[in-house]
Amino acid sequence: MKKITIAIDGFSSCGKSTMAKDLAREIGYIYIDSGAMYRAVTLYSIENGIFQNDRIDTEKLKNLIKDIHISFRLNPETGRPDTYLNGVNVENKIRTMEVSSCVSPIATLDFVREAMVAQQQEMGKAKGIVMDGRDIGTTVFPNAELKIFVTATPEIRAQRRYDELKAKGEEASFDEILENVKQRDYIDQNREVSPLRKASDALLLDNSDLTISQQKEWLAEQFERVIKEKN
Ligand SMILES: Nc1ncnc2c1ncn2[C@@H]1O[C@H](COP(=O)(O)OP(=O)(O)O)[C@@H](O)[C@H]1O
Ligand SMILES: Nc1ccn([C@@H]2O[C@H](COP(=O)(O)OP(=O)(O)O)[C@@H](O)[C@H]2O)c(=O)n1
Repeated sequence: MKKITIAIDGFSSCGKSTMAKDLAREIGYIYIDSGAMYRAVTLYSIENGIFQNDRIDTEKLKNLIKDIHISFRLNPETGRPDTYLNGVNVENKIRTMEVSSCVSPIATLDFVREAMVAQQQEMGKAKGIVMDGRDIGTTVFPNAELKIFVTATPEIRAQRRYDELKAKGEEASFDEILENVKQRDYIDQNREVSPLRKASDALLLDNSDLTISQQKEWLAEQFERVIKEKN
């Protein structure tokens, strides 16, 4: 059976990675969380004094970007891939509010995007991949056979992220999360390089009123339909 490329884009915290991971596991495809890569570059920037007092030392980051190696390894306990930054597992560290509040400015930088997109395209060159992010269907894999664009209201998305952080036992403020979600959406949609856009051939999914299992079922149906057409 011929494998395809699946691109899942959309607004922050709406459930893209949840549905992408589940589908990939069921159909035996590789799953790549492209947002985790931008988060890892952000963590590196915070830890190495590149992002300080709301300022980014872009020259320093430009010089160091070649030293930032991001990879994914399956976590046997969760059955999902963890993110590694220069060989260290940073899966939990990249999900903090501190990283969330710095990541979108880092993701506007053209040289950062160039480096990430090149790695993402390399990871997907054999197809059989589900990748989620902001520019997967528009820039990374413009020829993906299945493209989905996910959205939900900002309040619902903030609530989902709030519940997730609380469940992990982390301090979280709903208002702070809502503000962060809105701010990232704004920066992501208005940056110059590869802004967040629905690709013209992407299917729109508003999952505000869908459960995790309903959206999973919907995505599986889309995959079945496309794979039948391609084989
Ligand atoms: N349809 C849904 N209903 C309720 N919660 C959801 C739904 N989809 C995802 N979630 C939860 O919302 C949170 C954010 O989902 P995630 O997949 O990380 O979003 P994204 O990748 O778009 O940022 C997670 O805790 C996830 O379990
Ligand atoms: N392909 C991508 C993926 C993420 N990003 C950036 O990285 C940030 C974090 O992505 P993410 O997917 O982890 O965000 P969440 O929706 O999971 O909170 C986004 O807000 C974007 O600024 C991007 O620019 N391009």
